[in-house]
Amino acid sequence: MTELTTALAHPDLAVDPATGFAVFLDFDGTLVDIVARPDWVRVEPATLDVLARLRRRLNGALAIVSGRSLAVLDQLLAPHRFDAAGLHGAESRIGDDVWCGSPVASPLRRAVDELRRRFEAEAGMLVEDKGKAVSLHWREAPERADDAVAAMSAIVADLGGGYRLQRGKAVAEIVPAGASKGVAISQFLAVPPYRGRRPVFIGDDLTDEHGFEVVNANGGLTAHVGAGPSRAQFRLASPAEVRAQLARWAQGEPIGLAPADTRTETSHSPTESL
Ligand SMILES: O=P(O)(O)OC[C@H]1O[C@H](O[C@H]2O[C@H](CO)[C@@H](O)[C@H](O)[C@H]2O)[C@H](O)[C@@H](O)[C@@H]1O
Repeated sequence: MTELTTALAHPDLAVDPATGFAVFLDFDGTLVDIVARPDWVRVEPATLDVLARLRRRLNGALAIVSGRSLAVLDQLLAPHRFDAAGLHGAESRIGDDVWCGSPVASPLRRAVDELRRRFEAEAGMLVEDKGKAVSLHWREAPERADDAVAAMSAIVADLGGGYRLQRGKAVAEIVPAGASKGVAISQFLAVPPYRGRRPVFIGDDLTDEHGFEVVNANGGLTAHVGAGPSRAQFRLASPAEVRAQLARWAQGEPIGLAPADTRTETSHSPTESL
């Protein structure tokens, strides 16, 4: 009682309510704008600064949850090294504890070779080899979308039960079957500094729906970036709006999302056409 009275009398000693939250952020299309090629993405120094300050305010409970690998996230977010789940949850890191899942399997290597043989010479097509996952991009060849999805589906079927297809924005990806952003966020929420906190997750794509489901089920806050159906409770218009929201939280504004952001179609389920 004495401690509480002291804290109320001296606001500097009061616990920041932000420490009751854990913030999870998707990367492409959420923190940074979508661009023509994955390797063209750059993170503004101001965004890095906001992330670092928000992490400090949350006493460390901030993680990037991405389809990118941890290694690529570290390059893009340098000089910082954030907690992160990479490859749609196939690998993750909290502090110095790294979990890399199963080793790179040779059948996937053969799949990468096949994709390169079939698509790499085609204008606008891009094979992104991520080690334990592979993406086939058609952002600059939209007319090839159906063929690309058909080829990726056939390859996943040939690989057997160890892999699944993850659709995304102008991309189809082959990822380890057990990996998802929902599983990754659940794992984070089981350990410090995330354990016991109310999760917040912001994302823009189909892969993020797994995360929205888990965060909604844990009484958290979810926001979908951009238009379209989603299981998320709120909407933010663009990555620029996400960055502005994060900047306000980093400056000390209460963590939360304004009613003005509320979606009108909260119960809609996303489809593969997103
Ligand atoms: O989960 P995320 O962090 O959102 O990562 C999802 C995929 O993002 C990247 O591809 C997407 O962004 C590219 C750059 O803007 C864009 O060119 C592409 O069309 C998008 O699909 C990344 O290349 C993938 O590895 C991630 O899985």
